[in-house]
This record gives sequence, structure tokens and C-alpha cells, in this order.
Amino acid sequence: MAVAEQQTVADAQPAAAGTRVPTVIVDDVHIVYTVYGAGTGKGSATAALARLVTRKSNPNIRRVHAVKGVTFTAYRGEAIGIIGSNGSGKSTILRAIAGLLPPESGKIYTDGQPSLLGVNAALMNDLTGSTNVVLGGLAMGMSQEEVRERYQGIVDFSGINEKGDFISLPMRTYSSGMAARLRFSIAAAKNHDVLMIDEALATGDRAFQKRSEERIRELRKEAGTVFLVSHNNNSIRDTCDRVVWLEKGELLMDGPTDDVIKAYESHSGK
Ligand SMILES: Nc1ncnc2c1ncn2[C@@H]1O[C@H](COP(=O)(O)OP(=O)(O)OP(=O)(O)O)[C@@H](O)[C@H]1O
Repeated sequence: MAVAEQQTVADAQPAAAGTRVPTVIVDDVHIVYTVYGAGTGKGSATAALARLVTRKSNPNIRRVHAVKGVTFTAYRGEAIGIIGSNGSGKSTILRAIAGLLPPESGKIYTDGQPSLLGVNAALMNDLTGSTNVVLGGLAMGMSQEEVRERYQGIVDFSGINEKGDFISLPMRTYSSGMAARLRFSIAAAKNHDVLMIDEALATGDRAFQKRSEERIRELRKEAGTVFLVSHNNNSIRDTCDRVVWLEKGELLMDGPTDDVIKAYESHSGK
């Protein structure tokens, strides 16, 4: 794979006074996964030697071209939904913007450190929810003082303690929805330059979804940019003003939420 092309937006576009401020520029990005052990052939030494002699590639290595030439620019204050059918490359593009996957070709410029919800706040299953709140906060760059101040707010937001004192139990005792809610609450406690949320809203119950949608709106007001990957078109409608539609790794449409979702729904027969 090529070396990561993660650069700052200022490298690409110097900000002019009074213009919209770009936070993420994705420029003709291709992302390829290399999958080892994909074939059924045996990996014997003679087979490897035969491949060297005949110059054939290893049949056990497959390449998956997950994102194909995607280009868009996100601006400060925008909430952008990313939609598309299963396997269309939505999570892959977010992971690349977060700097976790190097593009095969093309460039990604970002303003500040983008945070991918659920990855940046990787929580430890054997530790209590409470310890995870503290460690997660520190890991996101909060001071001990800030963590102390925001601790109760994070626990209340997550709703983990609504049915008893679960925050003092190890996270492995949580349902997947509870764990996702805690991850979201920790990540959302900080103001992010660029916050990326992958399906987080689909996990919580209705009350939690409402709270998270409210928090996403606040984060936008605080001048960040929010990306939301979701299969729930209502969540996207409630939260985003712009939508990028990916299909088979390609960008099919990029525009106002209503226009893109309407086209997507008639395409997928919903
Ligand atoms: N770690 C991986 N190794 C190899 N291929 C992968 C890997 N992760 C994803 N892919 C492939 O890349 C393509 C895009 O996957 P991705 O997870 O980005 O899609 P998605 O749009 O987020 O899908 P979904 O809506 O199902 O979550 C798919 O073909 C998938 O099989």
C-alpha cells in the first residue's frame, strides 16, 4: 500500500477571509484492502518457488478495491450523512479520513485531528464503565480537571445508570447497545474539529437517539464538522444538511439531504 497522504487543509487551500472554511478535503481517493489467505491453495515452499519462477502472483492474496476515486470537500459547521448499500465503502472512507487506513492513491487533507467514534474511544472490557470514562476522557486529550468536571455529565448522557448502578461494573457485563452508548457519550463530551460517527445512533433506544441527535446539532454549532454513517434515513434527515451517497466504492451523488435521500430511496426501491 502507498504511504498515507494525510496532510492539513492549509497545505491544499489557504483560507481566505469571509469564505467557508474547509475541514476535510478528499481528493480522488482510492483505497484497496489486501486480503491474505483468501484462496484455497496450500502455501507450500514448492508452490512459492514455482510462483517465483513463473512470476505468477500468489492466489492466496486478494485485493479488494473498496473506494474508487472519491472526491468531496467538507466545511466547518456542516453535518454530512454518508449513505449507500452494504459494502459500498462508507466505513472505509471514514477510517481513511481518521488516518487509520492509507489511501492507495489520492490525498486526504484534514483540519485538526478527526475523531472516529468507537475507535478513538477504544474501551477496555475488563475495566468498569467508570474507569473507562476517565481513561477515555484522558485519551481524547482532556485534563484530569476536565474529566472530573464532565464525568457526571457523561454518565448521565449515556443513561447507563438508569436501571441501577451499572457504571461501577466491568464493561463486559454491558449489552452491546449500552457499550455503544457509553462510547458515544465519552466521545461526544469533547468538542471535536471533525467528529465521525459510524451507525452509533442505530444502537441506542429512542430516548438516547434523541439525546445524541441533539448533541450532534450542538457540536455543529460549536463549529465542528460531523460525519454520520447510517442506514437509518430518518436519523440522517434529522441531523444532516448534506448527504454523500456511495455505491460500490464510487460517489454517486453529493448534495442536499432531501434530494440525495429521495434519489437513494427510489434507487433502492424503499
Ligand atoms: N478489513 C477488510 N479487509 C478486506 N476487505 C474489507 C475490509 N473491510 C471492508 N472490506 C471490504 O471493503 C468494501 C467496503 O466495506 P465497508 O465496510 O467500507 O462498507 P460499508 O459501506 O461501511 O458497509 P456496511 O453498510 O455493510 O457497514 C466491502 O467490499 C468489504 O468487503
